[in-house]
Amino acid sequence: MQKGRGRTSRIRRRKLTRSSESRGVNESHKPEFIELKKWLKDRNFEDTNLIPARFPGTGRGLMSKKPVREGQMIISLPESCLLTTDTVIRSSLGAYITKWKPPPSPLLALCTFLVSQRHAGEQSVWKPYLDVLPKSYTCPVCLEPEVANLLPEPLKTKAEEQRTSVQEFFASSRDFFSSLQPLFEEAIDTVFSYSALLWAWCTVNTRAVYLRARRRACLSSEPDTCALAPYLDLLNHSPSVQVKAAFNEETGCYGIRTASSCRKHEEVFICYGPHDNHRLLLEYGFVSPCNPHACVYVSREILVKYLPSVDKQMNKKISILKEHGFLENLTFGWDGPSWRLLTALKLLCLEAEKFACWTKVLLGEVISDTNEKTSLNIAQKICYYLLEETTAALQKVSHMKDEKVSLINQLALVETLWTEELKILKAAAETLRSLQTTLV
Ligand SMILES: C[S@@+](CC[C@H](N)C(=O)[O-])C[C@H]1O[C@@H](n2cnc3c(N)ncnc32)[C@H](O)[C@@H]1O
Repeated sequence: MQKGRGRTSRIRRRKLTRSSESRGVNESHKPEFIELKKWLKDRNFEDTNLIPARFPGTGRGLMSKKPVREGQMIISLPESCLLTTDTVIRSSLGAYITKWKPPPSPLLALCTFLVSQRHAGEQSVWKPYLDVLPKSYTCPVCLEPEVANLLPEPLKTKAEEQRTSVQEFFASSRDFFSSLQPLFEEAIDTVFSYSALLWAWCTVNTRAVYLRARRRACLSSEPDTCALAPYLDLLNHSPSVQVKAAFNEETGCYGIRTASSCRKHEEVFICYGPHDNHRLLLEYGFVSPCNPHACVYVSREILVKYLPSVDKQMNKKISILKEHGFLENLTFGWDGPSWRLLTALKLLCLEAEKFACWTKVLLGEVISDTNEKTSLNIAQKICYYLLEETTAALQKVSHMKDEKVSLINQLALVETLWTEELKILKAAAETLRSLQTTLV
């Protein structure tokens, strides 16, 4: 047999290609990671089998040195390594927080600590952690307005809300920041600038783990559930793994146990939650290709776009949908229109003489063949319309990439989101085509 033509070598070649595509480049030799490891070791962190690496698809993350078994604890971080509101209260900021009325929120306490520690530079005991934190973020609040403007609805609206909320957070915190002036030589406005607070806000929002702290009188009553977990927060997200994360009171460690195995030298993932791509972009600043939870949202305007123009019951139908929460979260997914979208369409297409059956429609009962066919037909028209819109949006992004080279990274992110939406709509259109042939 000729060398390299057999089944074994084919399998070997396939494995090699697969692993070289996803293989990370080890970054554990980088000075910032050596320092971070030392810092963690001083706080009783026991080294894991995970090393920092850069991966082609996901960027910086953690790679396994050895195979990871199902059910294995992948990382366990002693409490002394965690940055919580306790850490903040114990610091020099504590006295100022305790004095300030109304009490600052737990989020403000964490952000203030991050900004002041970053400002302290070499003097900060948290320096090794701060040095590995991203310098900038890609959550919508950080996107240039002209890039954010290219986001699909309703993400664009949420992005605007996020920007307003961070701006208000900054505006409402300025008096508190002023009270900290005695701690700094520089003018407080230069230390606690909008960009410094934005960086801290994104750090907490994209990296914190969920850890409930006891209520403290010196902080406001908003939930105190965020903790920063150095090193552990290098783990990237995959929608297809399952993990259990919890603080163990006995060991005094915050640990992550995985339910998914992983081969040696592969990226180890955790799951941030069953989030669609809009939520991943909004909260974490990235998009997950082939995300099973990804979907394309259908706005109210598009929902009614292809309905018969004369329907005396239309206003009543819309009110029923509104009352029962059927005008929100109407989507197309990889397997076609969602149940909610189809149900809303079935109600909107309901024949005049069948109107009395509207409750049955909302409960998922089949009313008539005509109703089934018409609603599928409209779903298909909406799907084709969205396919055209998505293609146009992609062209717009592509033109802008040529014109605004400085925004290329932000535009690439938006492009990935639209590309995923295009894939979903194509899959949904295919499903609708086959559903219609079965109904004929
Ligand atoms: C908890 S951190 C994970 C470590 C991060 N990659 C780093 O270099 O510090 C979360 C951030 O990682 C990035 N991220 C996580 N999962 C990702 C993925 N599957 N693909 C691309 N970026 C991802 C996003 O920027 C997200 O805000």
